[in-house]
Amino acid sequence: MRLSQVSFRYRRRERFVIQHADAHLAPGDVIELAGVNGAGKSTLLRLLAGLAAPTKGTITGRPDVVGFAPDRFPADQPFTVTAYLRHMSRVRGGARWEPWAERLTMDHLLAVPLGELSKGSAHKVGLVQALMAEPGLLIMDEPFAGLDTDTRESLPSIAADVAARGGIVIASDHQGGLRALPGLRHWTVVDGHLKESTTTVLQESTATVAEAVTAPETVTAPVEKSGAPVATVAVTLPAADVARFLTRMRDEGYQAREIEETG
Ligand SMILES: Nc1ncnc2c1ncn2[C@@H]1O[C@H](COP(=O)(O)OP(=O)(O)OP(=O)(O)O)[C@@H](O)[C@H]1O
Repeated sequence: MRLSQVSFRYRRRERFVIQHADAHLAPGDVIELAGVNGAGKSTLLRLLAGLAAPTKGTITGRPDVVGFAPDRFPADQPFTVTAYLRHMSRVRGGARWEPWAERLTMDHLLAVPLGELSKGSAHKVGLVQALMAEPGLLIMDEPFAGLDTDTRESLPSIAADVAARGGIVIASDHQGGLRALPGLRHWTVVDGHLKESTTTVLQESTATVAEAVTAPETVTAPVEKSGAPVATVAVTLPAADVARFLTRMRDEGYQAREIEETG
């Protein structure tokens, strides 16, 4: 899936909330999206989901099945949790929601009307409806907000499972809830611009390989943008030097594709 020079504004003559976003998302990617309040995270997620269309630029290669768990799940519908999930299952062609409800420990919520759910419980319902269709693209807006500890702890493994099936997972998150996942990509929206960064750990020379491995890539490598031929080079170096090497390499504008710890 690719974003090419995506810009978005809500109304003509208003400012662009997202500006010139370029990104490539590959099957199996898990992406953490950060940014201050009002930076444009939800807007970017809605663009990725196809719920809003770019004002300029294009989004191509979106997987056929998109699961979207919004930050404010509409809890004012006159259904119980079960009735709602059954309805969504029919909409999704008979998708099985029960295993997800079990995994998110929702038994005690099934008979509760949506309007009576706490924020965290409503969010779980939103997650189940997003997960049930086995999405090729799973988008979660602030999924950790208000969640109970058990569900918080199970969310990274759920994200990892979706990614292991070849799905793309992207979650806006202030709380670093997915940080434990190897290969996690980090996006930030700053002043409407999408940036990919390494973990803060990488800024420190004391970073271990395991820590470095959690942030191996950069979205907008100049070599890709220029359209010039590219080459991939494998480099072997002492594990203790990885973080410093990556920092220097990125400063030069090059892109890390893969990091593997050997021996
Ligand atoms: N429907 C809308 N119409 C007009 N402006 C909007 C709309 N939704 C969001 N905005 C504006 O777009 C900007 C980005 O909002 P967005 O909700 O995408 O940010 P965010 O990073 O998700 O913020 P938060 O963390 O507070 O949810 C904000 O200035 C917001 O006021």
